[in-house]
Amino acid sequence: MTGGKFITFEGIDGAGKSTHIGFVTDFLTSRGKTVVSSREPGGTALGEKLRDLLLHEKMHLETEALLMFASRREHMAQVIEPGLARGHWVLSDRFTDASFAYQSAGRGMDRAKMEALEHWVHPHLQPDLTLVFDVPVEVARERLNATRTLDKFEQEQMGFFSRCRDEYLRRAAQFPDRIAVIDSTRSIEETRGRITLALERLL
Ligand SMILES: Nc1ncnc2c1ncn2[C@@H]1O[C@H](COP(=O)(O)OP(=O)(O)O)[C@@H](O)[C@H]1O
Ligand SMILES: Cc1cn([C@H]2C[C@H](O)[C@@H](COP(=O)(O)OP(=O)(O)O)O2)c(=O)[nH]c1=O
Repeated sequence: MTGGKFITFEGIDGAGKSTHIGFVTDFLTSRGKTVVSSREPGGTALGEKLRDLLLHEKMHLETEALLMFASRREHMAQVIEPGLARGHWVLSDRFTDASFAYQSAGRGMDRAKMEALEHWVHPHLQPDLTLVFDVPVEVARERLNATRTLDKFEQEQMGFFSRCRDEYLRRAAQFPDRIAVIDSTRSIEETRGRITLALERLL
């Protein structure tokens, strides 16, 4: 069996990406695809332990980046690569674009070091499609405050998220064939319409 694709979901916290993963799963399943839905940091037993540390412990910014990539390496070995080899469609709630947005742009980690990590951990693998859910930071903050107790990242200041958002948009301009920016200020229904258009290009 061939033809699996790797799709990643990105955006600042509260942009609405988790809201749409179930929809994408149902859409692809209705088109006869076998879908594996996962997330980073996490997606494996070890990765979920790393996620717990990453979301709740203070640490040096390079430690944070290294643990993100440790989780990613395990995720690739256990979930992403075996899934694609079986012809499955692998969905990941975040991947390396998040490291560039949060650890490099947000926290200020040297971009060349981040590129070195990317080339080391996945020199050949890139998502077939990345959906960046885009909203102004104020909208994301309001959505977050309305729904949940905030973790370490979600407690960051507006300036941090503004840098993350700018980096996502910069990368979307740099990799226009891979990254689709989805205006997530629209209603959930309208947003689904935009997602469907992006997915249909892969089918
Ligand atoms: N298009 C939208 N319009 C209004 N509210 C939305 C929209 N998309 C998501 N939300 C709401 O915003 C909150 C954060 O969404 P979520 O998907 O958890 O964000 P993320 O996964 O990007 O952090 C949720 O309460 C969700 O219902
Ligand atoms: C994958 C990844 C995530 N993160 C951060 C972004 C998020 O704030 C956090 C967890 O991501 P996320 O799954 O979006 O959490 P939730 O859906 O519960 O809001 O991890 C990084 O800083 N770098 C990374 O490389």
